[in-house]
Amino acid sequence: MSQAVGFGVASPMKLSTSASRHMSVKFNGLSRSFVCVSSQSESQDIEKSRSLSFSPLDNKTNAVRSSQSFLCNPVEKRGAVGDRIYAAGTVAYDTFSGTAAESQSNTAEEKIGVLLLNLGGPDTLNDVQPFLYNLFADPDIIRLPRLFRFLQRPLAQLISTLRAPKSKEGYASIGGGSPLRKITDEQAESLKLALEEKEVPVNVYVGMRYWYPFTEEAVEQIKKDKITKLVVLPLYPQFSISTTGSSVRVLQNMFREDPYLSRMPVSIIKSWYQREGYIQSMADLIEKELETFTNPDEVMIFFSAHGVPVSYVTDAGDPYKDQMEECIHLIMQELKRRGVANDHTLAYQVNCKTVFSYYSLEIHI
Ligand SMILES: C=CC1=C(C)c2cc3[nH]c(cc4nc(cc5[nH]c(cc1n2)c(C)c5CCC(=O)O)C(CCC(=O)O)=C4C)c(C)c3C=C
Ligand SMILES: [Fe+2]
Repeated sequence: MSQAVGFGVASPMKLSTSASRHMSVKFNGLSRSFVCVSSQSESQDIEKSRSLSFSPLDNKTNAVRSSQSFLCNPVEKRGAVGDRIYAAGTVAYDTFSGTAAESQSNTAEEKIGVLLLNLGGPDTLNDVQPFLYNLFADPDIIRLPRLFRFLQRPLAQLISTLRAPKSKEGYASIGGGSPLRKITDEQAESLKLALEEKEVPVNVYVGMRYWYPFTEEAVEQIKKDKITKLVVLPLYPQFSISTTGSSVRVLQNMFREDPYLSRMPVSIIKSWYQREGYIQSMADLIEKELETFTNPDEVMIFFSAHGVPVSYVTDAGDPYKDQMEECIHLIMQELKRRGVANDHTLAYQVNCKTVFSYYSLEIHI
């Protein structure tokens, strides 16, 4: 059976992990129940002439080691569920300058840092327009042809001003600001404790791309703390140019220019949507949510993903769409293994539809 069901969940309250909720939708006069699962991912710099990209030096671990050119191979190999990306002590490090042999990793006192990357969000309604300005001023979000690059900031000013009222409405409806900072801080604390329990003491930092605490602030703190090795963990399960790609470009620029940072061994975890723990926890969430329905078997599972411009995928090879669909396949496979055989569907949310052509609805019923 194949149907097109049209509703998007364009709430700004997307969490790095994911969230689920119920809804009932009338379709063709029939009322259907849904479990709505929001996943989050990202995109990457589309501009082919630019040198941002990743070289998956270690496909098995899926950790990206930085290289001088920082080239990204968008079509990465993916491990099966259950593959270990890395275990404590086996992280593959390199430096942004490519001089790992001389790096400070040989110092007697090793200090490991973990840098969590996220998008950031406005803390108050007054922050909405400047937050949107930062977002639209990012060439990984709005990509202008080289000749029109000088228009990036004026355009960001214009779009952020036009978009702010609608955006404010959304943030007002979830309490007057983004919950992302609080959630990310809690994740940082939990990660620190979990690693301490495994006798891997680390400092955990949070670096946001478009709002406080900015990635630049986190990097300054990393320097002050004299960290000797760094693991970069983007809190986006799937890789995209506009999310992990953009944040890593910021890091690349900072690290390249700084004598201390350019020699620091760094390991970047490019994506983790296929990790066993993630798939299991998504399946746990869905199972738990299904149990709250009177007739769980009749419920459709609705996956809602962020949209990315079509050109990111078709021209720049953004792996986001493929990774998202593989991720959902793995979650459904896990649910089936547990005896849950519900129908499911996937839709991509559309942000600022007038600016880009986005992947929109994709229905698999
Ligand atoms: C216009 C271009 C945008 C692209 C491309 C885009 C990709 C993208 N975004 C996320 C995750 C999040 N985006 C969030 C907010 C947000 N994103 C855009 C625009 C694009 N996103 C806007 C204009 C906004 C602001 C809210 C709004 O006005 O709709 C958030 C929420 C942050 C928060 O406040 O908590 C997240 C999360 C992904 C994963 C992605 C590409 C895959
Ligand atoms: Fe977004």
